[in-house]
Amino acid sequence: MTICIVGAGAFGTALAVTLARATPDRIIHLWVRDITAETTINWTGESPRLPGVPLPKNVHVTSLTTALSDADTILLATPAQALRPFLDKHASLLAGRPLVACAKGIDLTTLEGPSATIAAMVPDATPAILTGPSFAADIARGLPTALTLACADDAVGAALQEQLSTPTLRLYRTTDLRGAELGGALKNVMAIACGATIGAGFGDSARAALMTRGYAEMQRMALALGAGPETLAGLSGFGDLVLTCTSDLSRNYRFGLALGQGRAPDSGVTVEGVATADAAHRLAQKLGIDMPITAAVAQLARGEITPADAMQDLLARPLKEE
Ligand SMILES: NC(=O)C1=CN([C@@H]2O[C@H](COP(=O)(O)OP(=O)(O)OC[C@H]3O[C@@H](n4cnc5c(N)ncnc54)[C@H](OP(=O)(O)O)[C@@H]3O)[C@@H](O)[C@H]2O)C=CC1
Ligand SMILES: O=C(CO)COP(=O)(O)O
Repeated sequence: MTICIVGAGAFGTALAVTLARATPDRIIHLWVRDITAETTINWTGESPRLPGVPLPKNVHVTSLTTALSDADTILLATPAQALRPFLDKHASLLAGRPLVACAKGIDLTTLEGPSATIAAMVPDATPAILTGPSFAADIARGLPTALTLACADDAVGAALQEQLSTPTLRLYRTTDLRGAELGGALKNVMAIACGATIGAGFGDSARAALMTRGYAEMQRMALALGAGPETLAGLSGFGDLVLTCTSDLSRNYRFGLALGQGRAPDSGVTVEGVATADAAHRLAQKLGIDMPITAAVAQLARGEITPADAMQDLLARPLKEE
């Protein structure tokens, strides 16, 4: 079984490292989009997006498209908004195989998640999702981690679960693609809200309220889109919400923290929740779903309101049943 990981960012590199360590006699292909990136990583022996993590010898960094066409399984570890352009460009090389999306987000143009994007762009591939609570640095350090592998075809899902689990990375399986990907996408929006709350000095009680009411929003949207009710309670939803809303290691949380503190956020890092807040807000309006925290984060990220305004608006909403 040949595995190719697309994108030598933090997550793609961490996955390559853990898979390569687990199977030292097998080459793991790490695909980058240009020769400059290939040369840089091969020269330094590490990805600039995951500094300090030397690549094992059996990670093969390449920009050759034969790595895509020859792979049995392809993991797509680009940011969510880059997934559709990548598939559009390379669809003919990717047909007929499991395509495992690792991105957490909703496409701004189509308002679809990664699994529907794969189905639309490469119709005869088998879409799967790898998601859940895990920082790339933790995976790369070999710290214990548990993720969700979602695939509508349970036999393919079981094979992927075997293939992608390592001694430190334990995969659980579900057939609920929609629920798994929505949990991963929407928790980033809530992490921005929580970061802003802590940054603005509103306190841990306010964060707990946002996490809980944010979870209610996540469930509302996931159920409206056909997800199973139990999926959001698992690693891909609740698990990742807890991690991302409480850790300084999260880029989404740190983005919110900066906004809350009145600082400019770091512009050089991937913050999926910004685009996803916008996409989820528009999707909620289209479907008639009440998602006030998501709406507030969309406005906050666009600089239209302050964290204090956002909190005031949330507190002033009509009282209701839980
Ligand atoms: N980092 C983490 O801890 C985790 C991240 N994820 C998810 O994984 C996804 C990727 O995140 P992460 O790895 O951290 O992001 P990074 O910003 O670290 O890396 C993104 C990578 O994608 C590459 N890329 C961008 N566009 C394309 C394209 N069109 N074709 C090929 N490659 C492309 C970039 O290449 P270039 O350098 O050339 O721009 C870069 O190497 C996100 O959706 C994130 O939410 C999930 C779990 C954990
Ligand atoms: O998805 C993640 C943890 O599960 C990584 O979170 P950030 O993208 O916010 O860093």
